This record gives sequence, C-alpha cells and structure tokens, in this order.
Amino acid sequence: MPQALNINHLAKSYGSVRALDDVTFSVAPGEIFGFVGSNGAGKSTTMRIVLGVLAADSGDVRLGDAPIDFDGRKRIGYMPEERGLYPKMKVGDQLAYLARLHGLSKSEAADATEKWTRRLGIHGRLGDQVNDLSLGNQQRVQLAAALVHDPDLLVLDEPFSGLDPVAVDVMSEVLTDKAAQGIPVIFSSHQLDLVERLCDRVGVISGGVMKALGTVDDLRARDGLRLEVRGPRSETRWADGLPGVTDVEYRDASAVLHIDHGTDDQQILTAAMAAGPVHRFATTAPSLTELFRELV
Ligand SMILES: Nc1ncnc2c1ncn2[C@@H]1O[C@H](COP(=O)(O)OP(=O)(O)OP(=O)(O)O)[C@@H](O)[C@H]1O
Repeated sequence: MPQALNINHLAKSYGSVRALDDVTFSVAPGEIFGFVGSNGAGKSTTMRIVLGVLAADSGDVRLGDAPIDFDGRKRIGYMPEERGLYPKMKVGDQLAYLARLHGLSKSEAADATEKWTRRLGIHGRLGDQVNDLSLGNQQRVQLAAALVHDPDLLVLDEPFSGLDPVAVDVMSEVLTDKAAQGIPVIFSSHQLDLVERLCDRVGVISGGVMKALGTVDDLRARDGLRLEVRGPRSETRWADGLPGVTDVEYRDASAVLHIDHGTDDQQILTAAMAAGPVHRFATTAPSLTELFRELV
C-alpha cells in the first residue's frame, strides 16, 4: 500500500560543500512532485539519500510515519542520474534479473518484462545488448527497470533528459498513470514546461536550500502579477515608478510589468495612454520558467 514520502530536515555536506541544508518536503500518494533547481542545487543528493545509496548528516526519510528501511527501499522504483544498466547484458535478461532481485518469481519477472517493454515501445529490442541501443531507448529500458517490480514509490532523476518528443509523451503517460494508481512520484528535471504540465506540486531548490514549495499557482500567487502592455514606446520608460509596479521589462513596443496584488491597474492604463496608443493591456500568468529565474 503506497504511503507518503516524507523528507525531514535533511542536511548533507561533501567536505566544505554544503549540498543540502535543512531540506524538508513530502510527496503524497497519487501526487506527482517536480524537483527543480540549477546544476549542483542538491536534487540528486536528496534522491540518493532517499534511496539509501548516500547517508544524510542529519534529518531522516520516512514512508508515512516510519523511517524508511531496507524493505521500504526495495519498494522504490529508482532511475539514477548516472543510469545503472549493465551495458553488455540483453535488455530482456536484464529486466527479468532486476525484477527477480526485487523478489518476483521467474514467471512474474517474465510477465513484467513483457508488459513494460511493450508499454515503453522497446519490445522489439528484448534480445539486444543495452549498449547497442540509442541513448533514448536505453532510457526507456532504465524506466522499465524502475517499474518491473511494481513499485510503491517512484524516484526518477532527470527521466526526461535526452528523450525525443514521442518518448517524452510515453514517459509522461506512465508517470501520470502511476500517480493515478495512488503512487507518490517524484522526478527532477530542467524541462520546466514539462514540470509545469505534469506536476501537482513543485519544489525549487538552490544551493541546497528549498526556496519554494507548492503548486505552480501557489508560486505565482507569491510572486505577484504580470501585466502586458503593448503600444507605448519603450524608450519613454513610461511605467517606471508607478505605484504597485515592482519591476518592468521593456521590449520593443511592449512592456511586461510586475505588479503587486491589488494594484490600481486603471492608473497604469492612464499612464500608458499618456505615452502612446495602447493596443493590448492584459494580465498574464508567469510561467514556471519565469518564476524559477526569479527564485534562483
Ligand atoms: N560525490 C561528491 N563529492 C563532492 N561533492 C559532491 C558530490 N556529489 C555532489 N557534490 C556536490 O554537491 C552539490 C549538490 O550536487 P547534486 O548532484 O545533488 O546537484 P543536482 O541538483 O542533482 O545537480 P544537476 O542538476 O547538475 O544534476 C554540488 O555542489 C555538487 O558539486
């Protein structure tokens, strides 16, 4: 029965490098959690600690209320960043072997291998060695390896990197299906459009510190609004210093204003019209990419 993944106050240093500093978050059953941050922010370190391949200096990882142990970790489907397949082993043998390692019988392992290779579009490659496959197909095998034992929790380190658009769709569908079955899913990614599309909640980490946590809408609400104004010439810098305007990005004949919630937009419209004809005046929601840039 899947339980929430609870990550509590993790700290980890590599020598003088503080890789994680009091990182706390949880992923509920059925939730897809996107873990985002720049290179070296601490995502892989967090995931490795969840898997037990690395020990935290302090803090702990729990499944529900109980500290995660060896049996709990066996129920995780993990895709490590450095990938972990045997290059010279055949795809089918490898998946069946990994399933057996997780306690499946020989016939269950064969069935799971059949099912996941079909689902992931690599059934035709069962007899090929992993290193004869393209990188994208190796990644599909890696996902199959994370799924063959029917895990209760998915922890995937950059599962989308290097995939073609069709493979991205397959991967997205599998993650969504797994979450719909009640499994907590956490994945890291630099493809923020995908994270925004797929995830129920996101965590933004920078320098080992969790900078923001919540739904993308929560992050937007925290960040204020954007107002796009097209028409007035940018060189007049017409929006500088208006009440409630915290930042302005001037482009050719348009400007994007960052405004506080509750700002009087009519006063802004009046200022815009004084600077030239206004062709568009609309609030827009910042994308996760824009929010991310501001947070880190
Ligand atoms: N084995 C190690 N020895 C020393 N420092 C390490 C080691 N592994 C990670 N680090 C450092 O810890 C910090 C966090 O690294 P981590 O790999 O967790 O980041 P990440 O968010 O996964 O980055 P990326 O997006 O590049 O994969 C970085 O400063 C990194 O250089």
